[in-house]
Amino acid sequence: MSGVSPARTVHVSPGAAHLPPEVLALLDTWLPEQRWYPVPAEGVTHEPWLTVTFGGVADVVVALLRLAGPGLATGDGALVIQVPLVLTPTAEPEADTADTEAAGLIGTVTTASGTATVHDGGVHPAAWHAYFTAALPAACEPEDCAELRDARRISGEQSNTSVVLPALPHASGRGGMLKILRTVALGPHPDVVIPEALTRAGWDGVPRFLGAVPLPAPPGTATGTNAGPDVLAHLAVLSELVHDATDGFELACAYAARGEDFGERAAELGAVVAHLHSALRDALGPGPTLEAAGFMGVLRRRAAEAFADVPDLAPQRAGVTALYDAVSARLAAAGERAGGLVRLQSIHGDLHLGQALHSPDGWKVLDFEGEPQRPVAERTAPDLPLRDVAGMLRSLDYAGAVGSATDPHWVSHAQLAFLEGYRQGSESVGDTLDVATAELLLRALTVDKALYEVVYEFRHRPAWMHIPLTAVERVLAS
Ligand SMILES: Nc1ncnc2c1ncn2[C@@H]1O[C@H](COP(=O)(O)OP(=O)(O)O)[C@@H](O)[C@H]1O
Ligand SMILES: O=P(O)(O)O[C@H]1O[C@H](CO)[C@@H](O[C@H]2O[C@H](CO)[C@@H](O)[C@H](O)[C@H]2O)[C@H](O)[C@H]1O
Repeated sequence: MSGVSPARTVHVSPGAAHLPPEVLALLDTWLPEQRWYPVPAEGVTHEPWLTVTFGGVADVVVALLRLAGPGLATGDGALVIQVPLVLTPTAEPEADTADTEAAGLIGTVTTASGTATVHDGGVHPAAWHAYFTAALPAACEPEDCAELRDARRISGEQSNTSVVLPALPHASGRGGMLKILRTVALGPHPDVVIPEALTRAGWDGVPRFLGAVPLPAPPGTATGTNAGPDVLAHLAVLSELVHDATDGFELACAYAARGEDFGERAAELGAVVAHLHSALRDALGPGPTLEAAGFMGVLRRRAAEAFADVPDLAPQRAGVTALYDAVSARLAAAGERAGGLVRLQSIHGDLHLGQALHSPDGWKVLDFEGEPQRPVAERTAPDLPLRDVAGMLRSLDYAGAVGSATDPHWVSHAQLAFLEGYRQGSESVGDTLDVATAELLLRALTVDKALYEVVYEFRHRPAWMHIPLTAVERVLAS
């Protein structure tokens, strides 16, 4: 794209600037119904924190709202959601119908300055255009924009809002994926920092990073973050579209449903995850040495939270405590023997089959924001690569259950093949754990992940809660 305008500027104002109270009132009822809304809505209120607009774009306004309510952090630690809106002046209020709802109509408001329709920017081309032209220099305006041809939002169980831009040109071809981050955290966003670092290092196991939309600090504030000069956070990320790709979870479920062995695909994926871990270590450097007491403290705290949230977990409490006690003792002994344990490093953090795309160029790994239900500081902290291994083992179990595999060995075979692929693809870095300690830790991390999943299913898909619940029981019994 030569001879085009520079990337669009992003402006930020404090509070609810540009947003009349009538619009905020509409959002109060609409937001809790959205799939990406991050917490149970009961008792939660939405406090305008910042408002974002884009240079030269009159109708797109992005509300950044802090969630306030029982059990939620406040101040700089507050959970912030990003709500892009398209406000269009109109003569007549638009009727709410199934069609208008599908087109993203949130409602119509009448204020002192007139009547306007309020559309969800997540499904609106005017907002998509504003975002991608803030990430990349653009060639055209939304009305005649060739880059927007055939653009569509991905539907489904997403924590964020992703938009396919099949016609977007870039250095190595055509097609982009715009991801509007629904939860905005202060500081550099891992879904920007990690793909950017891996792309810069030339690793091709991630979709190539094309650009990002930063949130500038409001005038007169110090950023206090490392996201770059005057950048408070990230709002969106643009990457290359992986063509002819199949979602890894759908692929594995289809294999399970057909009773077809997934071993070869799982082994390839295991090798890619091993290469991902070396690429992350090379690109971002090694982290500190594992500190066993702190590490196990986090596992125990997460388990306590899961038990508090989901009463059905109560019978597993003693087993989880016993397993974690065994791991603590083992880590203490291993640390004494080896004079220190393994080094932590940057990892994926929420790895499952749905975060891997199978394409003609092999597996591509997506979505580096970590577990959406975890505090940001925890999600981005250096961690054990085994956590990602545990995530994939759990996901293969889900695929067997959702794909109704009739072969009782379908899951264990795929899991063993994944582990073997991972082992073969791993580079020795000198400071590895002994096999028995690594196996015990992997069991603990698998339980930790399954407990997270029980809470996730309890909140979002209660009909699937039995999948991780059974897994907790099974791993503890093994
Ligand atoms: N670069 C890409 N090329 C093709 N498809 C992609 C790309 N990035 C994401 N996807 C698809 O979009 C879905 C959602 O992306 P993801 O980053 O996992 O979002 P979320 O955080 O909302 O789950 C993925 O499961 C995948 O199917
Ligand atoms: O992809 P996200 O970052 O939104 O991750 C969240 O949602 C996932 C489900 O969409 C959830 O994954 C769980 O269900 C998957 C099947 O749908 C399964 O393959 C995973 O193993 C299981 O963890 C993920 O935990 C959650 O963070």
